[in-house]
Amino acid sequence: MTDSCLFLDAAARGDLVQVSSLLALGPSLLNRTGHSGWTALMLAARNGHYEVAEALLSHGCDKFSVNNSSQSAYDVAAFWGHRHVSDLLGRTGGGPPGFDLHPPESYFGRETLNRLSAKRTDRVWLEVKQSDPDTVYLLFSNLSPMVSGPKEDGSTKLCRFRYEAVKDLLQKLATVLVFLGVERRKKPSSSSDAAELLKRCGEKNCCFPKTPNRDLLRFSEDEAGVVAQARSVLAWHSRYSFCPTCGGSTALEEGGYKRSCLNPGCRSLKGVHNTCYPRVDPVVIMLVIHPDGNQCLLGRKKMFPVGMFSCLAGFIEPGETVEEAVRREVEEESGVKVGPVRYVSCQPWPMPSNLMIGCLAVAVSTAIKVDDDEIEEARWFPRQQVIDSFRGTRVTFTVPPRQTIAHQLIRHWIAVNSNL
Ligand SMILES: NC(=O)C1=CN([C@@H]2O[C@H](COP(=O)(O)OP(=O)(O)OC[C@H]3O[C@@H](n4cnc5c(N)ncnc54)[C@H](OP(=O)(O)O)[C@@H]3O)[C@@H](O)[C@H]2O)C=CC1
Ligand SMILES: [Mg+2]
Ligand SMILES: [Mg+2]
Ligand SMILES: [Mg+2]
Ligand SMILES: [Zn+2]
Repeated sequence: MTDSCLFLDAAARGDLVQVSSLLALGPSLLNRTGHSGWTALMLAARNGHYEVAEALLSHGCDKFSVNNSSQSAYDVAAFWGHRHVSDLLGRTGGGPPGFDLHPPESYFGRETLNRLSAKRTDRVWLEVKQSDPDTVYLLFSNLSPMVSGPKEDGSTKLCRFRYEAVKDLLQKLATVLVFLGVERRKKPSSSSDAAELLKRCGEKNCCFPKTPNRDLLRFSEDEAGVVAQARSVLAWHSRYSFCPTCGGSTALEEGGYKRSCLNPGCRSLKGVHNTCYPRVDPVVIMLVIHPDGNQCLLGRKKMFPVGMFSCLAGFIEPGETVEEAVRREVEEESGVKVGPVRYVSCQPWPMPSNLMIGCLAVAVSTAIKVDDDEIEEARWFPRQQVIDSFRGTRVTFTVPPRQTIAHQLIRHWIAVNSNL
């Protein structure tokens, strides 16, 4: 037998002594492959040899390489039920370097403010707060926040104002004032016609960005959470100025979180109704995995930048569960039938007020037939091609930016493992 065969055989049998001594003589054996592209680590994983796997890892073997069936050592251990070994291999992330398994981050999802919703009905408290010198005001025009920047790295920052700088605006009829909350961590301090608002800010390069889909993705995570909350509430005010039930005028209440009808006979004032409060539209967004576990379904809309593919998504309809919405939207848009659905994480998406509910789903059919109205193209992408795209090596398509839950879902799938 060659050294290579001896080494692979020792790993498969769990012979730690022989594995170690062969490695000491020939370190290059570490990532050697044998039949069907199996490495020593995969063979140890196949038979549940924890100590051998541990030793190979400590020598720095490549735990992300895959055999001819595209299985990593992690996949092999998980498939054969060797939990202790798959846990060992998954501990620093089951995926390739840079794809550590962590809860997907949620841009727009960070709660930096304590909303203090109980205070919304306390008019006296709200009034006192309005003129409090510590109170911070953010200005929006046409649903765009006033920002400074972009800086060299492309990031922008919200412009902050004190009461004195905005008190005349607060008297204007057209101004909508929303109480967002109080800052959890106190920070040092640093609406109407856009041009007039811009004059108020001492900082240079201030503007109200015009393209929400791109410009709203340039904030720090902390500021993005505040923008998501503010923009969705303001979008609701801008679209629902009159009572949806009787068409009458409405009055702002509860710190900008309620619009009550001024018509005393209106049905919206009696019983349970949801027209007075800001709306949130649930949307399912899903990464559909091929039954072979090694490909995912991504689609593109005509409006996407050239070469970009993303997860399929769609609004949940009345009377529908998350799972059913996933199955319906995937079949509508791509013709693919979906079986199991698993929730992963969610993201507020303030364009204007969606809650993106992120899921992984397993396909039970693979033929693609796109709905031309919504999708330009949909394809199965092999896992390796997706990894290459993230790494920027051999890029054949692009994924959406990291601030989107679509990006986070795709990343999550790569990190979990290739076989769900
Ligand atoms: N954060 C992220 O990673 C991503 C976010 N998204 C967001 O998800 C949202 C939904 O995705 P999309 O694929 O467009 O959704 P759908 O597949 O459901 O298709 C959109 C269509 O649904 C209709 N529609 C609009 N609002 C509603 C509603 N409240 N209930 C039912 N149907 C509605 C619209 O019709 P009509 O035009 O006739 O009014 C629109 O043409 C979008 O706002 C998009 O910005 C999407 C992908 C990624
Ligand atoms: Mg759809
Ligand atoms: Mg859609
Ligand atoms: Mg739809
Ligand atoms: Zn009414």
